[in-house]
Amino acid sequence: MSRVSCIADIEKIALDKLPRNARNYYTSGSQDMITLHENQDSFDRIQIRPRVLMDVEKVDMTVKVLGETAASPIFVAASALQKMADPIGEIGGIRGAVRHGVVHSLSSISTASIEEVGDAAKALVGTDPSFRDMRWFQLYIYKDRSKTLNLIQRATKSGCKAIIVTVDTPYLGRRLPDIREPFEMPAHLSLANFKTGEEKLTDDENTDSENASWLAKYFTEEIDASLTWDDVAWVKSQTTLPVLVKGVLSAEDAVLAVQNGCSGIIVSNHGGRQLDSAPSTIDALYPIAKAVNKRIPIYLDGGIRRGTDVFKAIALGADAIFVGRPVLWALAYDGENGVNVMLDILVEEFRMAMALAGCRSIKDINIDRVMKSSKYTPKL
Ligand SMILES: Cc1cc2nc3c(=O)[nH]c(=O)nc-3n(C[C@H](O)[C@H](O)[C@H](O)COP(=O)(O)O)c2cc1C
Ligand SMILES: CC(C)CC(=O)C(=O)O
Repeated sequence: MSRVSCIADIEKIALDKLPRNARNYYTSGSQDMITLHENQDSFDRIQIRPRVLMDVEKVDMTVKVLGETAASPIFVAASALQKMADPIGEIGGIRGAVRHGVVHSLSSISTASIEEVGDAAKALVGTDPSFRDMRWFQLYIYKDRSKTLNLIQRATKSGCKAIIVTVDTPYLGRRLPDIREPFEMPAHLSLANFKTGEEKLTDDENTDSENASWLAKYFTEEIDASLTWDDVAWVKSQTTLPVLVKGVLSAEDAVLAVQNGCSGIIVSNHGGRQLDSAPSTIDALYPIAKAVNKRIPIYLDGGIRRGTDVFKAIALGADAIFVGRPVLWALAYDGENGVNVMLDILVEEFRMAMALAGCRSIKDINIDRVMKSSKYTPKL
C-alpha cells in the first residue's frame, strides 16, 4: 500500500479493517444523519481568501489554551470505547497528543482508565522538551452524584487540567444501526473508570426489548437527563479546575455559559450523533463567537478532516478544534503510530493552509480570510 496522504485515506483503511460492530458504532450518526453529513459538507461551502506576499517562510501555529501553550490548535476529542479500534485504545491517543503538544480529552466511558492515561502521559512528557501533558477530562453527570464526584476527584488527582461537561446527551440519540443490530460491548473490554462491574453489561441484556442496545439503556439508566445550569454550578463547586461545557449550538446558551462562569465552551453536535437536523458546528459558530465576544475561549468539533477546515473554524471564531472520528480511524489504521501519522497530516495541512493564505500566526486568521462559496444556496 502506498503511504496515506490525508485523513480520508486513513478512514478508508480503517473502515475496511474494523469489525462490523465497532464500525457501526463509530460511524453512526442519529436518525437520517443529516447533521453528520452537514458537519463536513458545510466546510466545503466556505472558501478561503488568501493574501499574498506576506513572508510566510515561518508559520507559528501555537495557541494559548487555559494559560498554557499548545503547539497547534488541533486537539483530540473525547470518544468512548477506543480499544475497539485497537488494543492500545486511549493510550495511543494520549501519547500522540503529548508528542504533538496538544490537548487530549478522555471520555468518562473510556476503555483505559483516568489513571492509566495519566501514567502514560507522565511517562512520556519529560522525554522531550516539546512534549506537553494537557489532559482534559470529559464528564458525563451520573444520576448517582457520588459516582460523578469520584470521576471529578480522580481526574483532578491524576493531573487533568480541565473538566468538560457534556451537555447534549440527556439521552442517547437514535442511531439506527444500533437499533437494527444492537451494539455489543466486546467481552474482553470494560468501562475502565468503573470497577464495580455494574457497568460491564453482558450480551444477554442486549436482547430483551425493542431498542435494546446496552448503550442506550446504560444512558437512560445511569445518566442524568434532568440537568440544568445548576448542575454545572455543582460541578464547579466540586473542583478547582476550569469547567467547560460541550455541546453548545446557540448564542443564547453560549452567553449563559459565560454568565454561569464556564471557562470555555465546545461548539459541538456530538459528531451528528444526538439531535438530527441540528446545525453543523461550523454554521453555528459565528453567531456564537459574536455573542461571546472573546469573554471565554470557544472550541469546536464536528467534521474536521482537513487543515483547511481547521483554518475556517479559526477564521469564524474558534480558538482551537477537536477531532473525534479521525482518532478512531487512526487507531484502527495503525494503533499509536496511526494517531501520530493522522496528527502529522492535519498539522502539516494546517501549516500549509496558513502559509498559502498568507497567515504567519493564528491571530492573522480572521473573518476577512473566509467567504461563502458562490455555489452556496441556503436551503431555507
Ligand atoms: C464513537 C464516538 C464516541 C463518542 N463518545 C463520546 C463521549 O464519550 N463523550 C462525549 O462527550 N462525546 C463523545 N463523542 C463525540 C466527540 O467528542 C465529538 O464531539 C465528535 O466525535 C466530533 O465529531 P467528528 O467525529 O466528526 O470529529 C463520541 C463520538 C464518537 C464518534
Ligand atoms: C454512548 C457513549 C458510551 C458515548 C457517546 O457519547 C457516544 O457514543 O456518542
